[in-house]
Amino acid sequence: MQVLSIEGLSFGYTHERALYDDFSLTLAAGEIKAIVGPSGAGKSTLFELILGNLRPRSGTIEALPASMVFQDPYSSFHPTYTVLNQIRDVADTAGMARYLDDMGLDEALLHKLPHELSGGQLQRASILRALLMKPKLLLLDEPTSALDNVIQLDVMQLLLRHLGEVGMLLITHEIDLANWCADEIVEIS
Ligand SMILES: Nc1ncnc2c1ncn2[C@@H]1O[C@H](COP(=O)(O)OP(=O)(O)OP(=O)(O)O)[C@@H](O)[C@H]1O
Repeated sequence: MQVLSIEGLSFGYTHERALYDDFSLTLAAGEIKAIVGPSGAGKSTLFELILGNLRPRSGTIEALPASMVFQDPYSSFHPTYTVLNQIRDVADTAGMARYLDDMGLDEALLHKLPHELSGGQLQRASILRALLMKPKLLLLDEPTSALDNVIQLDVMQLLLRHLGEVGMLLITHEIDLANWCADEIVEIS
């Protein structure tokens, strides 16, 4: 099942500088593709285009429902509401129990405020939130770069266990990580 199809995409914030010129990409459920490229190349912009927050200058983007995991888990949660409340805001938590063990998360943790969790715990909660939204496409914007090395691997393995259900695009600066997990590496220059 194809979850994303981008054909002939052109886009730039200004007319002088095109970030994308006739760019195409497809992604199927069960696939993970890494998006790599220098700072400022347009990697995050691609996600904004896929989410429909920006409109292509030309070309088409067809995406099944997507959810996103950001680099810094503390900035992806509001500091003064419990983690669980913020998951409930956007997702049905009825099926949550079956994920918790796999994520190494105790439900009691979710009743806490974001800053009471470690970076790794909170990033796992943000993955939980993203998965409970039942996406077909998961957009990962450097999901492990704010975490220390040991936890990075944990979080990546956790994500990969859910690959069967969705297709994933992973923005990363770490070429080793891309080589390790991706079916294909897409270079944005
Ligand atoms: N809203 C905006 N308006 C104008 N220009 C923008 C806007 N957002 C980003 N840009 C510019 O577009 C270019 C691409 O930005 P983008 O954030 O997509 O790059 P990136 O590849 O994700 O970079 P990084 O690896 O540093 O996160 C940059 O030159 C940036 O300054």
